[in-house]
Amino acid sequence: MPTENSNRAHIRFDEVGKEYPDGTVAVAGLDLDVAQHELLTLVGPSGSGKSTLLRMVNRLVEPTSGRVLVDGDDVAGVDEVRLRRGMGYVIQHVGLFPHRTVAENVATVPRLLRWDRRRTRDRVAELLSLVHLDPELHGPRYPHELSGGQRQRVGVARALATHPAIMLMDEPFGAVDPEGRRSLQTEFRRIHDDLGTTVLLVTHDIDEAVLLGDRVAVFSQGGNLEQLATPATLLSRPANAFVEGFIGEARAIKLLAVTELDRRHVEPAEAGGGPGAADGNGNERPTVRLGSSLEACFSVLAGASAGEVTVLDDGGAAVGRLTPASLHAALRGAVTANGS
Ligand SMILES: Nc1ncnc2c1ncn2[C@@H]1O[C@H](COP(=O)(O)OP(=O)(O)OP(=O)(O)O)[C@@H](O)[C@H]1O
Repeated sequence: MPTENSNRAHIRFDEVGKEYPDGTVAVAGLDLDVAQHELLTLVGPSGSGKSTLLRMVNRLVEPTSGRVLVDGDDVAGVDEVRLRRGMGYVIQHVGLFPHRTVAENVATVPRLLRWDRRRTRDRVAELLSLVHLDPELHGPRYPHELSGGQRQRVGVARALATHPAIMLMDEPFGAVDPEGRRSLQTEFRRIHDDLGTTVLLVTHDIDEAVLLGDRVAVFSQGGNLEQLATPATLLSRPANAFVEGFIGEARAIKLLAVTELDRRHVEPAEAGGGPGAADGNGNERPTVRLGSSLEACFSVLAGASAGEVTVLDDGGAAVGRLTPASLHAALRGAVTANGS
């Protein structure tokens, strides 16, 4: 089982099923592996069993068939309290304690684990900074003195307090307004990349699923797994009509956000077209880096008066240029990729 400091975990659903006492089948014979450090998003319409699946990992719900394994051990054999302390759990209405300050809320589990005062205080300050809250300013406040988005950040900080190996997140950004949600999503993705936690994140929002997930699992009613794939594969090769319908329109737009610019998309530079080269009006030509999303490239290109931008590698050296035609070719390539 994960211990406090092992921030790597592997989750396996082994023929897992859940039928509630009234006969509702929420999850049906599911086989699914979540790799260490993976951020797997679970997406599907209301009632497709996503929350049930998540709650089987921390034993808020027990499967009626099959097993859930964490690092090879069946969670059914693990003490529930110990199991839950090793996992962060974030839900839509974050459930902060209203009469405790932000700092006290974040310190909840460290206190249960009897960390000493100094270690707890340092960790709380570190976590609040990580989620872009000011420990001095926000730490002493009460939850009702924060915005909805800030409260959600506190929820994420609290769930991360003891370096959990696994984070279970059920619509974690659902209650946040669309603008705040996008910045929370971006920050959470960065936090995940830094911490290496294994994350299962439930959402009904396909945009959130493809933006955040290393892979996306799409479920239909009855808890059937319709497709499990990387975002680019899901968007370019939906497995069936259900997935295609769920992804909806504007597939190409979504693909822009999840496809990175690579060397194949870059046209050779013209003589004198390196970084700092001027366009026809004497302005410096904008640049993008290899590895940027095509969406980011698109916005830079849209603002480039010369109609093209210079592409730089990781070291900042110019490797060529991106034009509307080459961006279009990159997008077309992503749409028609064979999904392998
Ligand atoms: N305690 C319960 N008793 C009976 N049926 C339940 C219970 N909890 C959930 N269900 C049913 O199981 C199915 C799956 O529910 P679940 O909450 O897992 O779906 P979901 O995909 O997370 O939905 P949502 O996006 O609306 O939260 C639904 O039909 C739901 O009504």
